[in-house]
Amino acid sequence: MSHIPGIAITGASGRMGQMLIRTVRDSDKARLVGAVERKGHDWVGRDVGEAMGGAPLGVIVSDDPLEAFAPAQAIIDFTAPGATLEFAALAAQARAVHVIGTTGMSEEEIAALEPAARHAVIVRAGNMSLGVNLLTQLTKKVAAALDEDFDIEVIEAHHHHKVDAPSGTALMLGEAAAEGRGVALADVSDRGRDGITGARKRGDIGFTAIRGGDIVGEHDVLFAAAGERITLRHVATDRAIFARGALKAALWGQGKQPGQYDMVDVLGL
Ligand SMILES: NC(=O)C1=CN([C@@H]2O[C@H](COP(=O)(O)OP(=O)(O)OC[C@H]3O[C@@H](n4cnc5c(N)ncnc54)[C@H](O)[C@@H]3O)[C@@H](O)[C@H]2O)C=CC1
Ligand SMILES: O=C(O)C1=N[C@H](C(=O)O)C[C@H](O)C1
Repeated sequence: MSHIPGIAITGASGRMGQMLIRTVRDSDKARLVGAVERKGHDWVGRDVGEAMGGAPLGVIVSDDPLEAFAPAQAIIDFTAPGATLEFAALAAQARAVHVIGTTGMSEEEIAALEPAARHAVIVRAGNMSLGVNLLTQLTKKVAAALDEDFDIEVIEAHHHHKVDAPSGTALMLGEAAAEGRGVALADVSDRGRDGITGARKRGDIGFTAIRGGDIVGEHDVLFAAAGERITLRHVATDRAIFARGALKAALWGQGKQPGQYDMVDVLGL
């Protein structure tokens, strides 16, 4: 058996799935050993490289995750919350590292990952890029340095296919700002303003979501006070940054103790 970790990719035909397959294909540190799509998808049964319109990669797209995970040391999963919960149990069964990029998971769904994390490594982050994870640290610092005279607003923009809001990244940034302020985000979060909302509540952290065209992902953390404003900004122009981070997490997780980790752990920030 090769000592190079085998990786299975779920949601193989998706925007991130295809980017991940290209990233693993081009890496000399990992091997593509599995590709999963949902039952009934027209890629199932085809070579994943050919389905992507390129050369064959010797990996057939499967709708049986257990079969696809069997030869893998890591599963990289950017799909949907229900699918991710199912994959967590199967990845734990295979003792494979489960890298979760899926966003839009509820508190209950996140809590339901815990049994799997007793048996295997899970690395989960709403954004796998180096830049955004660095931005969370900066956000925490700035929020800790400023008092509530500065209103904090998180503004995010994404492509028109995105199904969840606020984005996973916006929530990470909101959590970082709340942590910097020493408050719980759940107590101060202000989402979905519409109509006669009343004046802004001091200390709240607000969220705004823009959806349009092919925007890959843009996030601003605005600190607005009387007479001055600070904006921390990250702009993603290429999904490769997320795929590179996810592959890094899959390799980092090899040999680690079972448990839940995030990209701050992986990147050592
Ligand atoms: N953490 C991060 O850095 C990033 C996270 N994301 C998140 O990744 C997720 C996917 O994003 P996209 O690739 O843009 O979406 P997409 O809609 O293009 O792809 C999702 C894929 O998952 C597949 N899928 C759904 N249920 C499945 C199941 N039960 N079994 C197998 N495959 C299944 C779909 O058929 C589809 O191919 C979203 O939650 C998004 O927010 C996206 C980019 C970066
Ligand atoms: O759905 C996307 O595309 C993205 N989702 C993640 C999020 O919800 O923050 C990360 C990135 O912004 C792209």
